[in-house]
Amino acid sequence: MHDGSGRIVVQNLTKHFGQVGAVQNLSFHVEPGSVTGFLGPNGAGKTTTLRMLLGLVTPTAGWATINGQPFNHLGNPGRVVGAVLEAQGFHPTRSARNHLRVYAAAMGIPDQRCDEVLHLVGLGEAAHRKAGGFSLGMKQRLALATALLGDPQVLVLDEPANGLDPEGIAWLRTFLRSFAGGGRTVLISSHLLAEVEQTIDQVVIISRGQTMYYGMLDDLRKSQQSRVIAQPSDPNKLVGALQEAGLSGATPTQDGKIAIPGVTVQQVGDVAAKAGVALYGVQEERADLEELFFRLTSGQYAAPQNPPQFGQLPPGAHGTPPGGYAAPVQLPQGAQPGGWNPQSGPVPQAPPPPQGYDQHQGYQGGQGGNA
Ligand SMILES: Nc1ncnc2c1ncn2[C@@H]1O[C@H](COP(=O)(O)OP(=O)(O)OP(=O)(O)O)[C@@H](O)[C@H]1O
Repeated sequence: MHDGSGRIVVQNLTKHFGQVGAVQNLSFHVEPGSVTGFLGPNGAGKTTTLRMLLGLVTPTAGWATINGQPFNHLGNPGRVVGAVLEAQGFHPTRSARNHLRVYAAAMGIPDQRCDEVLHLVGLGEAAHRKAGGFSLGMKQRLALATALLGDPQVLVLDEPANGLDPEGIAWLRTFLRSFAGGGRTVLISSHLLAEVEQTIDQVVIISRGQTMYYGMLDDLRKSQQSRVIAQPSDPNKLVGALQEAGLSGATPTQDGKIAIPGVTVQQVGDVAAKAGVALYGVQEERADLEELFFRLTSGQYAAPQNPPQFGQLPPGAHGTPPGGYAAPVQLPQGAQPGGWNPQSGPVPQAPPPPQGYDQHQGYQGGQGGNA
């Protein structure tokens, strides 16, 4: 029925709604044992991609599989994939426990599992309360409980932190990390990097339906070249000494200090000491990850004809581009998610579409029932 891998593969996925190119040639893998963040600003195409992954929208081109199968071929999908696209749709007068019982019955799951998942998401005490009176954060938790009913191997969550307070976000982080730590697969979307930064290992950043970065979050972090800001007694003398030491690129800052890219505090201190220049202050500065995310995805509404290239980053940006950031689809240097070889070109070798798949008519025939 499926290969049991818990792997998500999205390959050249494309969706047009009339003139709107919602998703354009998107490719990425999500491996078990990791949490992948699917990030982009409002309207970037995140939900459309997740809906295609979950068989709710037919792609214009490309395909997506879970466990090696299109969602609609996954026999009893609720036992493979737990998905939350919207934390809505609860019957307002039905208690949390009864809401879950309806789904459990449909999936052939014993009632006892309902209380288990309510405890898992921290709603044990609210089991008897009506869902209509729940806060947004509680609804998120109840939606997650519903997704967990079938003890799935894969979790797909659209904006799961939406509506959660800081404590709720911290709880979600711990929960998802431990879920993935047990060898399961987690794909979560968000329009805020800061919200999921501490939760995710891998990241797919999209803007206007196209990949802007795909790789490990750590690689994105490391790719931002740091600079050292120094306040010397004699700036000219220090800049000269740095040049002599082969450390070029120093520029004055607006407040009378100098900024030296790609060096360590120790290197600057050593050069200054040797040159007899006093340092009244020296510190390393690294571009903020959120700022880089903003730069990668800005222009969504300014609508340039082509996605931004690094050379077009706004002035003042001192971070260097991550190796893989070259839109539309290119892997970051050193990032090899899903066995992709970053040296092999911008788009990974496309495996053949899953059996029974017709690009224009969707999935035809094949085994397994629909959800
Ligand atoms: N059913 C639809 N019909 C027409 N256009 C659609 C439809 N669904 C989505 N779109 C358009 O596709 C684009 C991507 O929308 P999508 O909801 O996937 O983005 P998103 O990244 O999930 O945004 P958000 O963070 O705001 O939820 C948007 O321009 C949206 O207006």
